[in-house]
Amino acid sequence: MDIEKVNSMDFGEFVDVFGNVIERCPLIAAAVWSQRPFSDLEDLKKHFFAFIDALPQSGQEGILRCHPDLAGSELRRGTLTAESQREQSGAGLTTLGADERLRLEELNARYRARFGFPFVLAARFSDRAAASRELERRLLCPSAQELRTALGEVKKIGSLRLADLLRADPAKL
Ligand SMILES: NC(=O)N[C@H]1NC(=O)NC1=O
Repeated sequence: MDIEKVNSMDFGEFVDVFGNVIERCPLIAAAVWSQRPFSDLEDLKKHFFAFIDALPQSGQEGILRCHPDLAGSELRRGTLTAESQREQSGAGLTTLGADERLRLEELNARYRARFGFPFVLAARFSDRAAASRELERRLLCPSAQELRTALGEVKKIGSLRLADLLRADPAKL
């Protein structure tokens, strides 16, 4: 898909296509549509991220809370979004042994209790062992720093999803 195609989309089509660039936050795609035309993919990505950056902290935490846990109950129930399912599956999180799953569940619960939002990590840049290690490391970080780190991961996930949609090299996004 090229940028002319993106710019020609009506509101409904744009939200259908880009509504899950930020997990379960179609409102962001709805707001970005108003900023068209976009000069290129980089410009499109900047609008998604600028929306996130402009939110008050409550809105930024709300975005994080729209993310399902890694290897959590939604994965077991089969209610993940298609994108999240692919990402978690690619990182090996859909085939954890019982011990690994329980360990991750316990760490996820501790993280949520400490920060008030779920642990978010771009699973496609990780694997099951690295995800647990990173969770343990980030559990010890100060809250303000952790919010920034988590939003950075949301942006990495969004960049990869945009790259998929536009079949672009993620390094250029
Ligand atoms: N909690 C969390 O990080 N969830 C996600 N990460 C990712 O790559 N896809 C997700 O759904």
